[in-house]
Amino acid sequence: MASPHPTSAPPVIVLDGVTFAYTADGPDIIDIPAWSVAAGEHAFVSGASGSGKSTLLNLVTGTLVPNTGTITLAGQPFSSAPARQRDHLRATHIGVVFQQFNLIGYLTVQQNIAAAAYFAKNKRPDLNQRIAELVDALQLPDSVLQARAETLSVGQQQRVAIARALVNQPEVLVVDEPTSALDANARDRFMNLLIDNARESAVLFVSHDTSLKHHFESHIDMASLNQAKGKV
Ligand SMILES: Nc1ncnc2c1ncn2[C@@H]1O[C@H](COP(=O)(O)OP(=O)(O)OP(=O)(O)O)[C@@H](O)[C@H]1O
Repeated sequence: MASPHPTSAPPVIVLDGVTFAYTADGPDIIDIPAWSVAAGEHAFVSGASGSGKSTLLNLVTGTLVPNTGTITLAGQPFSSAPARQRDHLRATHIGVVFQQFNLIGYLTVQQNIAAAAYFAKNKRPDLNQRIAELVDALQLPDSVLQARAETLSVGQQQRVAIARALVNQPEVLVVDEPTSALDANARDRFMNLLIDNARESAVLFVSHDTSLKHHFESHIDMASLNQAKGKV
């Protein structure tokens, strides 16, 4: 597939000499000498169970910090920043779709999406319109906006999770294997909606399912990315 984003685009995520172990005397689970994702690049990272995909995403989103090395986000020191600043950088630059979606069940769809804007201090005056447009673009009926998230189907919740992740127009969209519960048709529909609606963002998508790689401009397997010996 032709890349809409020239490789000369500046990197938006840079890992430099990153190692990570869960315990002081435990083995390194991550050892990535050098890796970057360019602005607007849609990157797919595949890997078997236990190869460190979730650990990598937790490092990239700043919920874990490396033992050695640095992670830079949108040109700013990220892994070395104090926790509060990391929280702010994450909220403003990164949208996240996790396996379990992490929607707040008793809040409405509108409130769930607006909460992501609130945490990013996104005060755009047309926020409600942006939310309605996203919901529409993700092929959800307007009526879901006032429905409690827990009353939606799994497929609808997935699309709400994408809307929430994109509401702040993040430079980076991080997606952790959200398709494992879907059949092949639903998986393709989900991927097409995700990719179509994330044209302005870099996407870092991890999955064990290599059949998804045709949706992406670049693909790397954890086996070649991650030099750690402690991975399963
Ligand atoms: N909190 C933790 N404490 C200690 N070890 C952990 C912890 N979380 C993960 N690990 C170990 O780190 C390694 C990588 O796990 P990780 O969850 O990152 O892999 P993964 O590729 O995402 O796996 P899966 O596809 O099964 O979700 C595994 O050996 C796992 O046992």
